[in-house]
Amino acid sequence: MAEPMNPGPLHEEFMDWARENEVQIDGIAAAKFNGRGIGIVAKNDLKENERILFVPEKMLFSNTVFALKDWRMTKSQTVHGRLASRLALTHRDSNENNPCDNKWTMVWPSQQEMELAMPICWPPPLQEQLPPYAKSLLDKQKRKFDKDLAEFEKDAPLNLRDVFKYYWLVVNTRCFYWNYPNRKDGKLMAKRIKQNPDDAMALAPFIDYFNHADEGCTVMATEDGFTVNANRYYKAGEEVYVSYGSHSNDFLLVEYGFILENNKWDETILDTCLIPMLNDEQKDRLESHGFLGNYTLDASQICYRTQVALLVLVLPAKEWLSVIEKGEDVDQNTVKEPCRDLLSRYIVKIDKSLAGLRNAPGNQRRQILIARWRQVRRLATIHLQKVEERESDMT
Ligand SMILES: C[S@@+](CC[C@H](N)C(=O)[O-])C[C@H]1O[C@@H](n2cnc3c(N)ncnc32)[C@H](O)[C@@H]1O
Repeated sequence: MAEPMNPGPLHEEFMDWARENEVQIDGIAAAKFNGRGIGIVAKNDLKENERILFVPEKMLFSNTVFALKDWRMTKSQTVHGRLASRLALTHRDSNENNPCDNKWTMVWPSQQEMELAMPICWPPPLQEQLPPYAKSLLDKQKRKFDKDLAEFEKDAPLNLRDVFKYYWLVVNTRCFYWNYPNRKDGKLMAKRIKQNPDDAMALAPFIDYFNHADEGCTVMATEDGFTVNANRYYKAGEEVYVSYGSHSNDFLLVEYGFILENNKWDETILDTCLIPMLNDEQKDRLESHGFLGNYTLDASQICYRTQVALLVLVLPAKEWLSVIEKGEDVDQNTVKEPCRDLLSRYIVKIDKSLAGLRNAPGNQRRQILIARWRQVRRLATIHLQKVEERESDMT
């Protein structure tokens, strides 16, 4: 494990500022980690459940902090868009209008770092080389961004487009779930009742330094603010992570610009391979029973939906229906051949994508794409081997 590095004076100034504003930082500090930017390190041994951070509600940057009408924002703008708009309109503004003190904004990644890491900023030919599920997540993200940008530009100078995009990504990668938590008197805030779950977000100083792992500390929101407790014992010098959620690497890549080497939540979607193997009648049959699409593969299993779709390829309609209606397990020997066919086709596609990346531009971005495709290949290979072992067991 590489030693964490001192993050530098800007980060120390930010920590002093946070402490002066009642952010309580106990037994942890910011540190620089190779390949992960800034993260959090245990300064001393930490006990399981020990409180390591508290950020008071007054320090959060959320939708409640400013009045819409004062900030040339429309009601139809999402909370994500509003936070990004407000930051873009006060970009590097040192006066009191700036909702996030400069001591805080100065420690965020630069625009250039963001553009390098986030697929939404990559040139279209590289975006086309994302695995299909990541590509579909990116398309969804682009639609959200375009809508927020259009709202922003109704009343903002056009030359702020890039700045808006940068802050939109800052909000995307650094916000935590904030849903106007229950008040002590048991009443829900009126705002929470009206809120769309996608809009439940706030930026919080210092919590936004935590990097993600598939298991990590949880961030608890109460009406007082955010609290982070250690999820396990940490030895002094270890990186302390939080979990951003049970996310696959496709999701992490598109939403946060990185992938994990070991991710127990990782999975891949087989739709682009499996759906073309079906004829129209088989697709209709699957659709009418709610089984068309979203065929996933993780390290331990091929999901039931996939097995049902493979079964449609080999069983007559009546027998297939009987299995589905009884909710029976799919007999693995029955689907062995189509499963092998599916996985082999998938591996051919993956290898083609990997070959296409050999000459792709942009070293860092190309490396992450290659690493991601290799992970997908590993998932497919694990299952192809299992199918083949099943075959040799039978002979
Ligand atoms: C909430 S911020 C964490 C602080 C951030 N590392 C920084 O330098 O300010 C989220 C961003 O950190 C990076 N990140 C988080 N977890 C990571 C990990 N396990 N590996 C690599 N990068 C990670 C990604 O760039 C992500 O968009």
